[in-house]
Amino acid sequence: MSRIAILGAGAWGTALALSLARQKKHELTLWAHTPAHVDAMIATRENKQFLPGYALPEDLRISKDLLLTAQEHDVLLCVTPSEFVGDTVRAMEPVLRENQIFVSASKGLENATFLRMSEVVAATSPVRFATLGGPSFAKEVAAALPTAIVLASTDTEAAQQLQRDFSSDSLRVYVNDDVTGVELGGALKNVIALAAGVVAGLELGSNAAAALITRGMAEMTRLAVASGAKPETMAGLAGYGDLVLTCTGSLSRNRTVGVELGKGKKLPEIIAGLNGKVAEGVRCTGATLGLAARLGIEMPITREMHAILHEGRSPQEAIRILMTRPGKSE
Ligand SMILES: NC(=O)C1=CN([C@@H]2O[C@H](COP(=O)(O)OP(=O)(O)OC[C@H]3O[C@@H](n4cnc5c(N)ncnc54)[C@H](OP(=O)(O)O)[C@@H]3O)[C@@H](O)[C@H]2O)C=CC1
Ligand SMILES: O=C(CO)COP(=O)(O)O
Repeated sequence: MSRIAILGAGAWGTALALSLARQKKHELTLWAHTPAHVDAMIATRENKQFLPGYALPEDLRISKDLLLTAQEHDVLLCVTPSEFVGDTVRAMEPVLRENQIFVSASKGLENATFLRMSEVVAATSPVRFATLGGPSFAKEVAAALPTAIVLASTDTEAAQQLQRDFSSDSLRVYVNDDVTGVELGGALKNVIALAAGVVAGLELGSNAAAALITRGMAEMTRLAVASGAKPETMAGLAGYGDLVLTCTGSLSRNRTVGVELGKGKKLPEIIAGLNGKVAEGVRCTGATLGLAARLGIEMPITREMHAILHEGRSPQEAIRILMTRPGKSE
């Protein structure tokens, strides 16, 4: 039995809370940022805003008190969008303890600093750190469909405890010690999923989709390895696994944003249609390019995705530029 706080009641935090609650062995609290969202979940025992259709069990506590929630639990599973992780950790700082385990399930980079979530957390807090990645649509985890994820930590004891805590007959948990690889796999695939959506929205066919995934994998791996990740992590669940899921699965928010861009919709209209739901790749594309520039890594697909999102380039022109680059060795 562990005392686990789930910090963030978006689709993913809620799905993880449901998965943990089904085991009936943990003490669980789900914290949400917006007080009205907490009130609505308590009143309806459902997260109608981000994960409708799944009853929240009575023994899952729901809280708007971040400090008390952080104080009362040994494992802090942070599932806010990555842009809010820094603020959330800093707000909890006065009550954090060295023996608590902080698990980051957010998939992104800090916008201005290009930092991974482990680096953001390390800047303020004394906690033990782990990160959770892999191909895992919230809706499918909520529905207890078979899913495999990976938990990475350099703290072997923490990784093994979390593996026991999270594993169930519908959630298979692998562990490794490559925090950088798991974090970058989750963050970088969002950008390539946007591009896969563009290819689908433009109706460019299966050859183009396969090429995009393969060459996307190549540039993700280049940047991750230059950052210190292991190539085998990128070939595993957090890299290749999550890339395939989000580039092909219609549940992907990033891919959906890309499809709409490919069909000619403008970004502000697409974002407005998300109703507060996050597509991390939209922000992360800039931070990825920034990190790549710092490390001298070429990322042509990410470059073009940034141009489509933030520089007014048409999807058709971006594809033309990618297809007419000078010849390369594979
Ligand atoms: N959806 C999925 O299938 C998966 C998502 N992820 C990752 O999980 C993370 C969260 O995504 P997801 O659950 O989909 O989010 P959603 O898009 O479902 O929900 C958005 C969330 O943002 C929160 N939020 C808004 N403003 C703030 C703020 N200022 N401080 C803290 N939280 C805020 C909302 O909280 P509130 O309701 O209180 O306003 C809400 O929980 C992302 O990094 C995503 O990449 C990872 C794997 C799967
Ligand atoms: O990371 C995810 C599944 O593993 C979710 O992807 P999207 O954010 O694109 O929906």
